[in-house]
Amino acid sequence: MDAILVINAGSSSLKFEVFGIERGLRKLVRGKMEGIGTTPHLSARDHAGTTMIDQAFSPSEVADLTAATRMVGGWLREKLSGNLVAVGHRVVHGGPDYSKPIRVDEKVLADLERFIPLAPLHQPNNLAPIRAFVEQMPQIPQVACFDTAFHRGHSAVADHYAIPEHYFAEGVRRYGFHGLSYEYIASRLPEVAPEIAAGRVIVAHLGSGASMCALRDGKSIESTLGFTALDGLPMGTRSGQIDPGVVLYLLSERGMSAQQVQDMLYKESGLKGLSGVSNDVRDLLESNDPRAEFALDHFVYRIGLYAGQLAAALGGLDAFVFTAGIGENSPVMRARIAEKLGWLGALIDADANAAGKTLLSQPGSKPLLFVIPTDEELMIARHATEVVRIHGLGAA
Ligand SMILES: Nc1ncnc2c1ncn2[C@@H]1O[C@H](COP(=O)(O)OP(=O)(O)O)[C@@H](O)[C@H]1O
Ligand SMILES: CC(=O)OP(=O)(O)O
Ligand SMILES: [Mg+2]
Repeated sequence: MDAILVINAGSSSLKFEVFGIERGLRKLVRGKMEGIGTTPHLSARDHAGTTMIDQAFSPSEVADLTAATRMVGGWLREKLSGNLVAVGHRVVHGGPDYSKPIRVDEKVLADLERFIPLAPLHQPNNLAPIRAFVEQMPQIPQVACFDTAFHRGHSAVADHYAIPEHYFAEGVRRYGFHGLSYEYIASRLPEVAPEIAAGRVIVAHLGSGASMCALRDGKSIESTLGFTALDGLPMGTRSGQIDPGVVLYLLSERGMSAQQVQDMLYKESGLKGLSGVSNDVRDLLESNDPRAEFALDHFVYRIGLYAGQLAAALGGLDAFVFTAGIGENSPVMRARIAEKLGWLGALIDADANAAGKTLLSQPGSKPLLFVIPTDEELMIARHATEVVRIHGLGAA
C-alpha cells in the first residue's frame, strides 16, 4: 500500500503519523519523540491503539531534532512495509510567497530558512527534519505545508500594520498561524454544523501556542496572530500582544540585547511568566497559588477581548468553536470563556460541556458553541497526497 508520513516538529518534540492511501487516507501509526535533548522518549500506537513502542533514550542518543528524525526514520523503516510516496511537514512560516503546499528542493529550503528569525521557536525545528529526510531519502518528495497559507486570503486592510508602506512589500505584514488547524476545522464544519458552516465563526485554537481565527464561509478573514507567532493571546510561554514601546524600553533603557528580549517574550512570558508556576493550564488549574489563578483570569480575559474584535471583523457571530489541547480537554476553561461571550448571547449547557459533547450551547444560544478536535496531521496528509498526485508520483 502507498503511504504518507507526516511530521509535526515542535520545540522539543517530533510528532509523526503514517497514513495508508487506500480509497482515501487511513491512519496506520501515530507517535512522538518527546523530551529531545533532555529526557527523550519514543512512543507510538497502531490504528487500533495498540502500543508499538514505548522506549526512553539517553540525551546523548537523541540530542537534537536531526537525531530524533534519524531515530524515528530508522524505527519506521523497520516497522512499516508500505511504499512511502511522500513525507508531509508542518512548516510554520511561509512568508509572503508560499501560499500553498509545495515540494521542497534546495531553493525552497534556502528560502524557508530566511524565515527562521520570524518563527525562532518553530521554523528551525520544522526545517531540520526536512533536511535530514532529503539527505536520507532523496528520492522521496518532501512536502512543506504552511501554517500561514490558510490566512493568505485576508484583505490588505487586515494584513497591514500602520507603518511606512514599503515595509509591507518587504514582507512586514500580518500573516497569522495555526492555519492547518483552522483549515481542518473549516473542512469539518459542513458535516458537524451545516447550519453555520457558511456563516460567521470564530475558532479558538488553544494549545501551548494559542490563537483565534475569524471564518466567513469557511475562509479565514482575520487572525489574532500577526507577523510572528508572538501576537494576540498570551500563550504557554509567549507574551501575546504587547505595546511595541515595551520592547523599545527594554532595549534602550534596560540595556537588554535583542536576543534577551526575544527569549523573554518567547520563552519566559505568557502563562509561565505571569504565574511563575507553569506554562501548562492543567498545573495552573490545580495550583493554590493566587498567581496561577491570576494568569488564567488574564488568559480568559484576553480571549474575551479578541472575541469582540473578531466578531466586529465578521459583523456578528453565528458560532464559536473550541479546539486544541485546552479547548478540547478542559470543560472548566471552556465554561469560563463562554461566560465572557455572554454579552454576545452565548449560553453554555453545563452538562453538554462536562460530557465533552460537540454542541455545547443551550437551545436559543447565539452564537452556537462547539468543540471540534483538530487534526493538523490529517490536513498535512491531504495536502501531501494532492502535491504527489499533481507531480504524478504514483499515489492514488
Ligand atoms: N485536560 C486538560 N486541561 C487543561 N489543559 C489541558 C488539558 N490537556 C491539555 N491541556 C493543555 O494543552 C496544551 C497542549 O496543547 P496542544 O494543542 O497539544 O499544543 P501544542 O501542539 O502546541 O503542543 C498543554 O500545554 C496544556 O496546557
Ligand atoms: C504557530 C504556533 O504557535 O504553533 P504551536 O501552537 O504548535 O506552538
Ligand atoms: Mg500545536
